[in-house]
Parts: sequence; C-alpha cells; structure tokens
Amino acid sequence: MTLHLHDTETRALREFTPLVPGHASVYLCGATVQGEPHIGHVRSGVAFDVLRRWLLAHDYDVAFVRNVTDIDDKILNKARDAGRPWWEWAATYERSFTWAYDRLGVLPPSAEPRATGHITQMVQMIERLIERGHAYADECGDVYFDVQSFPSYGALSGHKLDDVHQGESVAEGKRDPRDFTLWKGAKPGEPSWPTPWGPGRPGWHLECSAMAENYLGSDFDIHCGGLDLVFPHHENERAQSMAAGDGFSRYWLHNGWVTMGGEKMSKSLGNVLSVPNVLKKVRPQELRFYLGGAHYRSMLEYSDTALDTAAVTYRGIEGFVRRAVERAGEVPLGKWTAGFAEALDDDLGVPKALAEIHATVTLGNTALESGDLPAAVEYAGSVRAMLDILGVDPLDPHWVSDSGSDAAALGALGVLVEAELERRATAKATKDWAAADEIRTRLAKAGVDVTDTPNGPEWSLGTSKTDEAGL
Ligand SMILES: Nc1ncnc2c1ncn2[C@@H]1O[C@H](COP(=O)(O)OP(=O)(O)OP(=O)(O)O)[C@@H](O)[C@H]1O
Ligand SMILES: [Zn+2]
Repeated sequence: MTLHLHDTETRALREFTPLVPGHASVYLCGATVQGEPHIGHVRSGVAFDVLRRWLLAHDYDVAFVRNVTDIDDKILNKARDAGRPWWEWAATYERSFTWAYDRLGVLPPSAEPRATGHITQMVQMIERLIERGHAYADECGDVYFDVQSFPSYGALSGHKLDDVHQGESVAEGKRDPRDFTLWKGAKPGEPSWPTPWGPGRPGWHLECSAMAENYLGSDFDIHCGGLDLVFPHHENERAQSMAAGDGFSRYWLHNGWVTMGGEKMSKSLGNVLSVPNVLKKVRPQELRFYLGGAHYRSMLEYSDTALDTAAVTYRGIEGFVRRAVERAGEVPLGKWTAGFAEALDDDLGVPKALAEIHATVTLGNTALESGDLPAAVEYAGSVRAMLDILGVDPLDPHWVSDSGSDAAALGALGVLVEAELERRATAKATKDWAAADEIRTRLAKAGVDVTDTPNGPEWSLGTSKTDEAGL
C-alpha cells in the first residue's frame, strides 16, 4: 500500500502524491503563545511529528513549517492585565512551547516563523486581494475579506454561506456580517505597523496564509492543525490564499482533541493540564506514548488511569528492549514489520501499528526466554524502529537523561570515587596526610563532597563550592 491520508476537504482517504516528486511540504498551525502549553496543544505537535517521521521514512525530503502566532488579542489582553509588555509575554510563552515540544521529542521544524516577522508579506497579500476585488478597507483602517466574492467559500468545512458566523467582535465597517477581518486598524495603546490603509495589526487567518506562501510557495502539499481550526481559521486561510491566486494546500489534515469532561481541553474553559504538571507524574516519553497512542483523528478523553496505563505499557515495551541490550551488548535499529508499514500508510493508523509492536515484543520475549539471542536482537531492533517512527525509541539519545542513563553515569562515578577513597584510606593508614588531603581536595574541586563518619567516609555530589571546600 502507498501512503493514504484522510483529507478534510474531500472527506476521503486519498493517496499521497506530492507536488514535487521526492519532496513533501507541510504547514502546521502552531500556538498562539499566550500561556503555558497544555497537553491538547502538544497532541497536535506530536500527531504531525509522526506524519513527518513517516514521510521521512518514505524518503521524502520534508519541509515542515510550524508558525508562532505572537500577536493576537489574547496575548495583548493577558500582557496588559499582568502589566507586562506584549512582546515579552509572547516571547516567554514561545519558550514554554519550545521547551514542551523539545521535552516530548518533537523534531524541530524546518522553519518556525513568527507572525510579527512577516508583516510585509501580509500587506502584499492584502494588496493582491484588493486588486482582485476580494477585499476592501473601511474608514477606520480595517480590511475585510468579501466572502461572497469567493464562490467556493465553505468547501473545506462544509459550511453553507447562510450559516456562517465568523465569531469575530462586531465590526462597523463590514459590508456583510459574514465577511472576515484581514487587518485591524490601530487602537490606542496597541502595537501597529504602517500600511497603505493606515497603521494596524494583522488578523489571525492572514498570518498563516502569508507565512505558508513565503516558506512553501503558492502551492504546497499538506496543511495540518487541530479540528477546531477547520472553521473559521482554515476556511478563511484557504479563501484568502486561493482568492489571491495561490493553489494553496493540496491535503488538509486535522487532529482530534484532547478532551476533559467531554469538552475540548481549552484555556478559555479552564479544563487544562499543563505539560510541566503532567511531566511531574510521568516521563516525557510516556506522555508522548499516551498522546500519540490514539488515532490522530479520534478524540482522546483524558483520565489519570489512561495516562498511567499508557506509562506502564510503555515501560513494558522499553523493558524488553533494555533486557535485549543487557544480554546482547547492543541492539541496532532494525526494520519495522510489514504490518506496521501498512497501518501507518493507512492514514497513520497508530492503534494497529501498536498492535504490531506488542506482537513483536511478545515474540522477542519468547526468544529471550528460550535463549535465542540473535532472534531476540532482531525483534528488539524492529521494535526500536517502530517506536522511532512514533518518536519514542527508548535508546534514542534524546531520552538518555530520562531513561536511567543518569543513574548509569552516577554508578560509574561511584566506582571511581570509591577507588579514590580507598587510596585516601591507604594514605591515612601510612600517615601520609598530605596525600590524603590532596585526594579530598581534588574530589571537592570536582564537586564530590566527602564526609568522614563512624562507618567510614561517605560521599555525595556537590553542595560545596570550590572556594568553600576548605582549599
Ligand atoms: N485540546 C486540544 N486537543 C488537541 N489539539 C488542540 C487542543 N487545543 C488546541 N489544539 C491545537 O493546538 C494548536 C495550537 O493552538 P492554539 O494556540 O490556537 O490553541 P487554542 O485552541 O486557542 O487553545 P486554547 O483553547 O486552550 O486557548 C492548534 O493546532 C490547535 O488546534
Ligand atoms: Zn493557521
């Protein structure tokens, strides 16, 4: 089977054929950096990271763009309430998102453009839209998109024009209430940029159209985002870009939500679990395994029990890989099974792919028990390869500090410190006080504190600073 993806626009599974053979271009709507990321936000990052890894596995050269919305009403309001500059607010939470993506092993995007860095492209796109008769400015410097001028408006979301509600605050200058805002005329105290229609700031939808075109060109392969973005955000992105003359995205992919109490996990509803808080409970690879374990299009109702179960399941798989490494010395990255490839080619069917992983672990454990080490290594290598596509290969260096290797390093350090302490004991026994002191001083300089107790010397890693260590 070749790769097939479910396309929201045609509501069908379509074979993926890239615009340029060997290349795949992907745009993912990134975060509005207004606060700490919750696990719903990172589900979107994780789901489409699996898409990216699978495209790479198909040998595509992947251009993956995920934007940062760093200017928005929510950012301005929250910064104002906190008495902080809006740009500092945005930068702070952009770092929080970067930290969360990184902790979860989401590959860094090929480009991560900020909306505020692409005002020129946005202004140029509005100029094209006005020229072509799809947009108009009012007296206050607001610019709107004329939805009636674009016949296929609604094709992505299935909305009928009569039922369209943009969910925008009431705007005086709209010719039709169904029109949406491309550009907002400046308000006192708000940031603004100069344009031919007066100073102002961009509307959210326009940002993504301009950034996608700038990095991926007028036509690109896949546009991704959460289900909540289908309307109005993606419908409006599509309308703007196509009305401006672009082909825009050829496939539309949308991830289901993380829900809590049956509702989308959302800051405005308050039913959120922040990534840092959840990472106090489970390791990042376990959180990723949980978030990435459901099919990307299904809803994922959060429960502590489900998270714990996912973590225990992951530890079981990881345990098999580690046992194989202990017995064989090493387990090279192998090849996924045919069933795994078939599952992922079928619209990234992770649940079926997980069944393949579990079956392979069972075979591997049997091989280990029966002493068939070559077979066990082969199975473990295959499990590694499959987990790698899901971004959770336990032997990936990314997880090293979370996978017990810190403990391994500490163990190795212990052996060396004990050897030094034995040398010190011998020096003391022969009354070579200078040598004994020199050993203790050297350990202290390296951050190892030595305390003499009635049971002999004990050591711990560094509370003392070099100049406080009695040197
Ligand atoms: N609960 C969720 N489950 C899955 N994806 C989500 C969830 N919440 C947001 N996303 C996705 O995360 C990405 C970044 O979202 P964005 O910053 O626009 O968040 P948002 O929807 O405004 O969140 P909130 O409602 O909490 O403010 C988008 O692709 C969005 O669809
Ligand atoms: Zn977008």
